Amino acid sequence: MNSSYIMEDHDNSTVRDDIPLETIEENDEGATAIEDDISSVANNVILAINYKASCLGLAHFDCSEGTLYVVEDMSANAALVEKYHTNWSIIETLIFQIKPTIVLLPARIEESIEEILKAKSDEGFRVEIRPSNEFSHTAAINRILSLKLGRVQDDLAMQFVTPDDNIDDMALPAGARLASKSAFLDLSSRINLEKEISIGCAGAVISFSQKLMALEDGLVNHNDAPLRINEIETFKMNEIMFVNSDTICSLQIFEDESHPNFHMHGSANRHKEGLSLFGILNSTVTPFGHQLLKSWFLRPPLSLPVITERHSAVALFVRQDNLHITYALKSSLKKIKNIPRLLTNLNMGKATLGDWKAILDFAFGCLKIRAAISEIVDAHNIKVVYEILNAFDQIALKEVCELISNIDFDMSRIDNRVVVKPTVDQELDELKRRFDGIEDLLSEVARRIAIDLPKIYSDRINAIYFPQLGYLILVALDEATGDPCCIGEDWDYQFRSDTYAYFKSPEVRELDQTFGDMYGMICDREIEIVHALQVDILKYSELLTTCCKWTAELDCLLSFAEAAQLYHYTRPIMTADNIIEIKKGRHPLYELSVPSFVDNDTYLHGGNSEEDDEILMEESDSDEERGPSALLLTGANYSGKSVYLKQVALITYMAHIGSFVPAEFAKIGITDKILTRVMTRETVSKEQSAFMVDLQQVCLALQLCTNRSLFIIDEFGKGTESTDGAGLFGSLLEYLLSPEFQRPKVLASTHYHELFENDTLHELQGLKFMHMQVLICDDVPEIEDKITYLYRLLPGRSTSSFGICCAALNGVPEDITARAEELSKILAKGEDLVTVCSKMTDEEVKSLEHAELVARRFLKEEFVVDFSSSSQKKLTARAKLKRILYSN
Ligand SMILES: Nc1ncnc2c1ncn2[C@@H]1O[C@H](COP(=O)(O)OP(=O)(O)OP(=O)(O)O)[C@@H](O)[C@H]1O
Repeated sequence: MNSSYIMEDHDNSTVRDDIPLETIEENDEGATAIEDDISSVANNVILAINYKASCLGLAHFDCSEGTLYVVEDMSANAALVEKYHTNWSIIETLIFQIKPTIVLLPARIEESIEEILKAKSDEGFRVEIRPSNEFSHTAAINRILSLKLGRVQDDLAMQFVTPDDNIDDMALPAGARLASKSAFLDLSSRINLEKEISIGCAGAVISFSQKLMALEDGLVNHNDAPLRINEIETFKMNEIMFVNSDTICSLQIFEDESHPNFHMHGSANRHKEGLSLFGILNSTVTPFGHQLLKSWFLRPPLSLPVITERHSAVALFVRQDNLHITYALKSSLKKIKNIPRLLTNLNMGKATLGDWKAILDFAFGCLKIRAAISEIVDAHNIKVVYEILNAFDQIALKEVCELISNIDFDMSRIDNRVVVKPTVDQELDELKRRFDGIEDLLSEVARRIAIDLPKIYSDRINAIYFPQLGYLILVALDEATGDPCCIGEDWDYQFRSDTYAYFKSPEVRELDQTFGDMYGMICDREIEIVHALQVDILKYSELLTTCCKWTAELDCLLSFAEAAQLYHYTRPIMTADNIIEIKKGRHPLYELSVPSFVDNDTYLHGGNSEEDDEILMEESDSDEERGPSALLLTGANYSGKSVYLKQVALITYMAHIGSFVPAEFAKIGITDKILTRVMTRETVSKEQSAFMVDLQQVCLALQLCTNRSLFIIDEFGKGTESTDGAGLFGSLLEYLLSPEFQRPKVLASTHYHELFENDTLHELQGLKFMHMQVLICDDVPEIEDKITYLYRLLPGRSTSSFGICCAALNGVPEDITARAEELSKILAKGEDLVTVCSKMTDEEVKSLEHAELVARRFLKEEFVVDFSSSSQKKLTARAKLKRILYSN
């Protein structure tokens, strides 16, 4: 006789499904292999834009990140806004830098803005027109105050609130947390809450994201939806370097320049990033690290302390005596998951077993990171180290680990639900103890029932337990009749399977009453425990979010350190001087793709603005002492001009994002914009010619250029007649170097050698000619062997582009290159190509003379045609013609 309780057999529906289930697998490193799939709301980046009275306001929120960014209104410099307004470059650039998925506009916005944005919506976002009152100040302030801002804890918040801040006078919504109030005051110290249009935009973003959340959660009242905004940050446009899509594209910063997708992260997507700057500098392992690094790339800071801080951290991590710690940190970072998403799941009671494991791994990873960081040598004053040591509260993190360790992950995987470990809860332990003894109890019940039955039935009867159904007698069915082989008195039939019938007997009813649905009780108790655990863990939300933020920053810095080590980069010196000084600079991408890369130096000194002069408090050097503000490169085709221009821009850019640079030495002055006229962008979707696009790029650059900008001009003017092109290029250089203009740093290349023939450009102050060295050998039979590229930048200018050699090198047929040489020589002699080309060759002259002779003979000949005459006569006419044509 067997007695059992059926656990293996039970239908999943009998298990309580209040706790969502997920099986998790351990990967090699013990980290959970849970997909970091971000739910649909988290996939959104919401950007609100408003434009009133020549003033542009913006706020944006990346739903997967938790930080609401308020961009300070662009009204301080009305002229600048006007400039931006003319071509909407600012909005375009912000859209490029922020990568929104939804753009909110108030219903009352200028139609032109709406139209421009709608026309651009193929760039991965949709435009939503919202009621204008969603952009109102009052509504926005209330919305901000109702946020659960986590940056400042309530008790700490008191320190932020000065006695003069009469918070109570503010129309605060009931329940506004003190932390929110202090964050609000903090915000008001940074931007003018009364006036800023951006605040209204922030309100619109909060309201809209709440609606999205409500939709996702199926809530009717969107005010009930939880908000994921836990921090507000402000930034000013003049605090970040201007890099637009042209720059990103020409410098190959992202492989997919137009849409570097913020939401793709993790190693699975890394292979998609081919040879691009991001591709080689990014070795982040955490989702937020990946995202943060992209934002560092898209919004390079201009603050000297922020940049040098990053450089100092990278320098620390590449130190030989810290390398073992750097590796340990990297390995611990692999356990760091998307904590805000996990916490949201927890908050909404949707946490899966995988989520619990991920939070445990996270807390454990943070403890390991803190331990490793504390061993780092010479880490004084390194912000990320300081913040990690301070913010990663070991006791609290251990507490989180201990709390989550109450979950029995092995059993949970087997049982397909969240199971709590023994000794965590007495009541649960008691229930489980009794439940474990059930087998003996059931055997005893079955044995007692069988006593009253004929012996042949005794081993065909059993007692079992079904979760939710309770205790049952099970009787084997007779194979012949299909009926239960016996039924006791007072037994109530319940149901049957193919082989058994199930009954309730008085004995099992008694068990039902005494022990109840034990499995259900165990599950209920475990749900209660897990719920309490959830509440306990959520108390650490702020800690975990802060840890996540710093781990992301650490991830980015370690990524830079890894690249610096791998590619032998050096630390740039950042300076307030407006210079770019590079020794033995290399192009970070080309140096990886050519067998031997030739390094080159650079020295550029942009003009000083009045402000600079005041800051420097000294007489600025004269232009001549200062060095050139513009380098003009000439040289053969294929000699490395473009690579050099981009290399200087990339080194400047890399220094600003906080990376080390490919050079032996680099001193980089803060550069507010990198503007480029390098690549002619695709014009398929625009009704514009390639030349028009080039002109627009130059126009925009001229509008935006300041003395602090770097402007790269690669062969401007080549899209039109060469004389016009040369003229345009020459006058552009003159304009950029004119005393009225503030002297941006300019690097230009050209093939318009004729521009220098009468030394006009030589006279320009601040312009220096450079050329790319090539060796020319005329005594070789093959054109392609004539030229050897040395890729060395030398002062002075080149007089030829050696385009024909380059054509031959690239496989253009000899007939064409030979003729090209002839034509080129004619042109070089200053002869008129049309006249020269109209001269006939000897052969042509001969053939023409012959034709003339034939014509004359023909005219002299008498042809009398008599149709009645014999065929003999016709033959004679034919013979005459033959003679005319063929005799000499
Ligand atoms: N410093 C360098 N060291 C080694 N190889 C280089 C270097 N610079 C350029 N090259 C090689 O030369 C090739 C051509 O360079 P680049 O496109 O810069 O020439 P260019 O002078 O701008 O040509 P064009 O005038 O025809 O546009 C590159 O693709 C690269 O392979």
